[in-house]
Amino acid sequence: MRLDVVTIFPEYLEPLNVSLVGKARARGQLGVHVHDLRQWTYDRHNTVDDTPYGGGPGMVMKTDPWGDCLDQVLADGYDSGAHGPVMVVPTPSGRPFTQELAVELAAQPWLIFTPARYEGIDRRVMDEYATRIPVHEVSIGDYVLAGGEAAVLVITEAVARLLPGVLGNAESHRDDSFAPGEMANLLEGPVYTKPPVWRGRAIPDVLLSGHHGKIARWRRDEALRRTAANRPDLLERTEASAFDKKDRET
Ligand SMILES: N#Cc1c(-c2ccc3ccn(Cc4ccc(CN5CCOCC5)cc4)c3c2)n[nH]c1N
Repeated sequence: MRLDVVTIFPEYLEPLNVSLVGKARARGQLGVHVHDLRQWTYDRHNTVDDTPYGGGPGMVMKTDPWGDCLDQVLADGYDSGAHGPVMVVPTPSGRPFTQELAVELAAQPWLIFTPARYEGIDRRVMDEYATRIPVHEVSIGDYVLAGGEAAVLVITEAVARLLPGVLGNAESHRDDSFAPGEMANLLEGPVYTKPPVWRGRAIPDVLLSGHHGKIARWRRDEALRRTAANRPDLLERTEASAFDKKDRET
């Protein structure tokens, strides 16, 4: 997979050099190319923004730097087979970023991220590129950030961990919260490791029982409890709600 990121804060993407994503890059499983948008400005102040038409607060990012940069990124190309690139535009008004969308994006060979600042990018930029490639406007949550770079870090990590061979234990994302399958739409339950007792706190006996069926049942029950407490909305999405209601009645 190849990722291109266009930003006025290239240093914000330094975390993509470490940990899981950094290792995937070092192993050649992921290529990450960060582009400083100001390299596509030609005035002495490297201007990337201007006042909004129609008035209103803040500034809007100008068309030309984005257009010149994105044309270059596309022209430099990448042999992504039958699939061309997909553009991912972080924005508070975007489609919610979910594990389902992470799985969709992880299937793409080439993603181009366009994290903006100020009040966003002139709409004509997304309209222009939507005539050439898929453009997904995505939000990582119902809160307001000052720009899209943090969203790129979040989306990249969620996508990279799904790439084959990136997670050490291929089983790890089988039990992900929100992943399809038996634990779909359930939050993870508690996890424990040695020592068996810490500051007088022992671990649940079932986890030492060696009885895999009981352990699996206990983990699902704990996941249901945590989900009911923290995300009751998820229980409406899964047959677990029927189980849970029965369980709560007993
Ligand atoms: N992903 C994600 C995000 C972002 C995000 C992502 C990208 C950018 C680029 C600029 N900002 C700042 C910003 C703040 C407020 C507003 C709304 N205003 C628009 C103009 O009319 C008035 C209202 C827009 C832009 C961004 C924020 N925030 N939260 C998420 N989950």
